[in-house]
Amino acid sequence: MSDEARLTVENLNVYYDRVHILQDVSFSIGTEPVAMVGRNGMGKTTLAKALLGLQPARSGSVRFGGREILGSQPYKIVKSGIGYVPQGRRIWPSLSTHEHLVMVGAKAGSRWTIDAVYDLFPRLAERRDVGAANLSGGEQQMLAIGRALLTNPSLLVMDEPSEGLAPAIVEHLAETLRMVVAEGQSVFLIEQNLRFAAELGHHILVMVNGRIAADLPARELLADEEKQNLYLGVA
Ligand SMILES: Nc1ncnc2c1ncn2[C@@H]1O[C@H](COP(=O)(O)OP(=O)(O)OP(=O)(O)O)[C@@H](O)[C@H]1O
Repeated sequence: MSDEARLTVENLNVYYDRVHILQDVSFSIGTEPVAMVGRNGMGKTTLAKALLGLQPARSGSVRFGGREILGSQPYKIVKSGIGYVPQGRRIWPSLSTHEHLVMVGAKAGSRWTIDAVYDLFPRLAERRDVGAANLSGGEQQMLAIGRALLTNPSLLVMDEPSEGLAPAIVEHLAETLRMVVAEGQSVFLIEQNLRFAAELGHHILVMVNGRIAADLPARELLADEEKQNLYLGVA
C-alpha cells in the first residue's frame, strides 16, 4: 500500500462551543475505499470538516501520508493530497461548468485534467457552458466531484454525494465512482444511503452520537437488518 494514501485519525475530539460532538474518533484508511454511515446529526459532516481543517479540533491527531495535518490550513491539506466534495456541493451559481473546472485547473500530465473529467462525466461536457445554477442536482454533484478530482487527490473525501438525488441518478453516480475506485483512487465516502455506501466502501464505519460505534465489512451490515436498525434505524 502506498503510504501517501494512508489517513490515520486518533482520538479526535471536536466541540461546538461546550457541546462535545466528536468523541475520541479513531480510524484509518488505506487504499481500500471506506464509507461512513450514520443518521442525521451524528457528526459525520463535522468529521469531514475537521479532516479538511475547516473545523478546529480540541485534541487528537490526523496523520496523512505520515504527516500530522491537524491544525493545518484547509488549502494546505488539499495541497497535501486530500480532495473534498462538501455536503450540498458548494458550487458557484454564477460560473459555468467549464469555468468551475478552469478555476481549479490541473497540472499537465496528471491523471485528472479537465478533459479527463469530461470523459468521466460526458454529461458535464454537454453542459460545459451552462451556468451552474441551471444544472440539475446530479449534474451539480458531478461537477463537485470533477472539481475535487482535478486536485489529483490521493484521498477523495465525499460528504453525502447522493443527497437529494433520484435513485437512478444515485445508481449512475455509484457506477462512475466504482470505476474511479477500480483505478486505485482512495475514497472516504460519508453517506446516509447505506446501499450507496456499501456499493463503494468495502468497509463501513458507523457513527453514532459522535463516536465510531462499529467498523465492519459492508456485506455484513447489508445482510444484518438488526444491526441496520440498531445503528441507522432503517430496517
Ligand atoms: N456550526 C455548528 N454549531 C453548533 N452545532 C452544530 C454546528 N454544526 C453542526 N452542529 C451540530 O452538531 C451535530 C453534528 O452535526 P453534523 O452536521 O456533523 O452531523 P451529520 O452526521 O453530518 O448530519 P447530517 O447528515 O444531517 O449533515 C448536530 O447536532 C448539529 O446540530
